[in-house]
Amino acid sequence: MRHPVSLEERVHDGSGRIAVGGLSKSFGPINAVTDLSFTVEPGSVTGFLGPNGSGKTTTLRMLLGLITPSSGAAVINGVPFAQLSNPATVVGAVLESQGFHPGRTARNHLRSYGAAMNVPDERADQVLELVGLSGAATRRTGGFSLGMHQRLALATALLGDPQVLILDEPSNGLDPEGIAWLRGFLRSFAATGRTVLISSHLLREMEHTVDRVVIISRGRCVYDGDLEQLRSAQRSRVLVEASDPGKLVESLRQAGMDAHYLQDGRLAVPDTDSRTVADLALQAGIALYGMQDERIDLEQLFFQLTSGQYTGGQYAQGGADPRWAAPGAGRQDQQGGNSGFGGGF
Ligand SMILES: Nc1ncnc2c1ncn2[C@@H]1O[C@H](COP(=O)(O)OP(=O)(O)OP(=O)(O)O)[C@@H](O)[C@H]1O
Repeated sequence: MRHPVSLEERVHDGSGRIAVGGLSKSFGPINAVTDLSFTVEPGSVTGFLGPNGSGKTTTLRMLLGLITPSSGAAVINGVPFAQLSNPATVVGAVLESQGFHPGRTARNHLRSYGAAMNVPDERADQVLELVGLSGAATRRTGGFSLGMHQRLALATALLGDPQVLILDEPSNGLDPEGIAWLRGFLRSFAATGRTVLISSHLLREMEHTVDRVVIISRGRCVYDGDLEQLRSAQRSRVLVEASDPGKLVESLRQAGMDAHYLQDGRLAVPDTDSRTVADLALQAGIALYGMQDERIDLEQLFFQLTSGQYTGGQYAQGGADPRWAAPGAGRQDQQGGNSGFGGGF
């Protein structure tokens, strides 16, 4: 489903909605982002996911007016970032690790940024508390850990009490406790009806934080929808070696199940478990020499969608079973554009 940025969406709507329509950006011969369309709704945490180099930062930079799109548009509250009348109160952003003056304390850093936005000095202490850095208010940032830098960057983004939060790989440098804290923070931020867009190359790290995901691969959207829907696409199958595979296929089909041959002569039976297959084989008088349950999880699905190969099972490695190995799964979908789930099952 495509979401071109229509004229109506360009009206300054105040909703905190992000809309990206037909967005493309080339750097010379490199197509970093191609015809990308998606929306990010208020009240939810949306994960913007893709492998390194897939175009996430380029997209966020276009959204924040830092680079100009080659074509298409990205709007927040219905207008391009540059046209927001008071951008700091609408959007807070953290892009990659930003530098801080090492000799300045956390509080003074925030006060100087706040002054530029006409934010009162007290706001510095409020945001320090929000990100759990109150105890480090008077410490110089030069002695901060990477995780503390991340928290201070987030505090800076929160100075204007923005409606929309855009974070590029915010969990880099955070320890597990920091990641859990960030998760809680972002979920409660979104629960107040505000918008969160958060990029990552790791679905696993994001899966308990986000409600919706936009997955990109080589600059194109390969999935845009609910995480739950993506989860429901997780598949399982049984690999079985039978004395009479042809007869087993027949029995399975009579029971309403599908089966196909692997190159080594085994059968792959999707969406079932080994017990069901064993019972059927027994009824049909077919001896079984081996069985293996396989399950493709969310991470493997993500890998597959982003043009990786499913490597969870040895038989997928060599492309022996095209429905699972599906090296072009992401690519096929890329050609079709943003079409919801397009995995290669
Ligand atoms: N200023 C630039 N000049 C030339 N090429 C660029 C520039 N910025 C990005 N690219 C290229 O565009 C592609 C997308 O890069 P981008 O940084 O947007 O990806 P990403 O998904 O954010 O990756 P990462 O997680 O590694 O930052 C890459 O091939 C990158 O080398």
